[in-house]
Amino acid sequence: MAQSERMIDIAGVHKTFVADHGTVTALEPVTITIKEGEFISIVGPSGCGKSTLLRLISGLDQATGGTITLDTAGRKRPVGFVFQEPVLLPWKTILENVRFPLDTAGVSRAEADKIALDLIKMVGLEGFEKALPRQLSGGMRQRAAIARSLSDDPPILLMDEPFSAVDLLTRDTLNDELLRIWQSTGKTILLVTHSVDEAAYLADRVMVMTARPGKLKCVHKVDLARPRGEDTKLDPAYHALVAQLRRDLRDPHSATSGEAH
Ligand SMILES: Nc1ncnc2c1ncn2[C@@H]1O[C@H](COP(=O)(O)OP(=O)(O)OP(=O)(O)O)[C@@H](O)[C@H]1O
Repeated sequence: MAQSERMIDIAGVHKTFVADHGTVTALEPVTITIKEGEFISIVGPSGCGKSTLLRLISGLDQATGGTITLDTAGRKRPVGFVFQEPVLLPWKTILENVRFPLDTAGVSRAEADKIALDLIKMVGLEGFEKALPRQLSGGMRQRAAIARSLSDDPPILLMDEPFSAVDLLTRDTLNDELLRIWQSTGKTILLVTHSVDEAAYLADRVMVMTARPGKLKCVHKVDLARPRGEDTKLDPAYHALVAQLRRDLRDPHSATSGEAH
């Protein structure tokens, strides 16, 4: 089947919150189209509306204006969400946690076990099926959360700073594993991160947001060969992009070579 050119179509989407102290513009109108199978990183200063944008795409929140169209016809759950802190049920084993969305969707026990065991293997947690979340490290819990978010096979995966709570070495490993998972599943991924290195290393395109009220400043296409790996980190083009992203974030008015929006 042909890949959708407009898997996620965001047109003039903005969000204002009404709080006790008045209204807060969390996001000024954002327009962007994301293709099926694309890996998009989103960077921007704290409070610029990155999480808000993910929540709007997921349907957890409603936009104040504009439209978000997902080309996921017929999919019961079009979007999986991975949060900064892995959200796992502490009294359930890793297998039960990963299987949980399938259990609630009424999938048979045998089928759910098969899917969950395959995913546990894919995220490198084989042997920990019967462990409880508290018996795993932070990085391992996040792997389990990723497996769970994939268990009912959503075509879109939204990830909100998924690796910010783990040490740098683990983060590098998880980045490589995420790329492997992305390549083998063909998911469309949007990942919010505070790390410009991570953003450039992972993505096909990087969305740069400006400080409050959040706006999409520019989008950089990442022309680095795949599969990515240690060689990528030695590539001058990678370093040039990381430096450009840093400039973009430091100076909201800096000139940029990315596509303007
Ligand atoms: N439920 C809410 N009610 C009121 N204001 C909110 C709510 N959620 C977010 N905001 C405000 O909207 C703005 C954007 O918040 P958001 O969490 O999307 O930013 P962010 O870029 O993800 O930040 P960070 O990088 O610190 O996680 C902030 O000013 C925040 O205070």
